[in-house]
Amino acid sequence: MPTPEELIGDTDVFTKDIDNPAAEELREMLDTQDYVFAPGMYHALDARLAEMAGHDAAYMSGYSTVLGQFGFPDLEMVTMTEMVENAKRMVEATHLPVIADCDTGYGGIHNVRRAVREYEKVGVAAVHIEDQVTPKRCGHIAGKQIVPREDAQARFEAAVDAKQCEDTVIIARTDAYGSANGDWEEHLERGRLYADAGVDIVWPEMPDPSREDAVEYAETIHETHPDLDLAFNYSSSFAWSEQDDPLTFEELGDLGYKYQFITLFALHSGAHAAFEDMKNLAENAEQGQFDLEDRYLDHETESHHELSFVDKFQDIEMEFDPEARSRIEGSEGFSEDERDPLTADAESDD
Ligand SMILES: O=CC(=O)O
Repeated sequence: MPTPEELIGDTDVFTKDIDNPAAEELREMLDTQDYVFAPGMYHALDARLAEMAGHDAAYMSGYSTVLGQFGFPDLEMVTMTEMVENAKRMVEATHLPVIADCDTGYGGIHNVRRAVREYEKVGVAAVHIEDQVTPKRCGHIAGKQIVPREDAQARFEAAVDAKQCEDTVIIARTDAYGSANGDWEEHLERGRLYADAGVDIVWPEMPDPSREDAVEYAETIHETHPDLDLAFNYSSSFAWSEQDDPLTFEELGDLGYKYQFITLFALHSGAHAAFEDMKNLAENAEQGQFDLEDRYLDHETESHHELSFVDKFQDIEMEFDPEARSRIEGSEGFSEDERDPLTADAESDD
């Protein structure tokens, strides 16, 4: 009987060469566009809505996921498996490349490597990993701390080496500036170090919406690493609209921030809308539903049946189940003949 060593030989059995078409698409966009933008979100339907609305990509934000799916703060209380499961649902719901939050990689070197591979297996195009200690915290919650440089370097080298597809994009985030044990110089030095470790994009997390910092970081790091792509967190922790002269996406793209995102965009959009509508419903009974309908009837999001592609599922049912057609045609409800939204005349032609 062969020994385990003979069976495995030089190959790492846990690694397979896999294709990552979403990563290929993301790379193509990064190469050809001034910048790639993705709204932050936490669930499958939002990923589909982002695609309908014409976005480049969908960003599975960690904070959005832990708050939206679990009601937690962003303190690394959600496991790698739970994060990957959420990413899988988003990837399956859209054609857009999904960029996913991989926090600190969830432990030591082996955990980081496994996390990269698990995300790749569900079709995620890119992951971002940060240099905070585990458990991490949102970059804008006081008390964050970074691991020593050598540990961070090892984390990123291991992540790059673990990839099962060359195309998978690794984004290294440094939290040095604004942490309990880092500063601006460390922020820059770590960006250089992580670029040298082979990551594709460096994300310098900023403690505030300062234009000066964004400009200075990009200009300084490009002196030593002129072709390095940067990521910019147009963070939901800041009130951009209250700035006198807020940074623009275009300006950031010109500075080399090729991947830009708003962490909790969909969460704030949804939370605001849902709260206002629920309050109206609580105060005004059925009028709350009438008011909501005023907004969504005749809108792209009108029909939950259309958003969930019921007609396609009914087609499949009719292909494989000989009884399905007569059952569907002989009953009430959304059918292939009544593809129009909820407001359409319910009578079918035949
Ligand atoms: O790190 C970013 C986020 O959690 O949204």
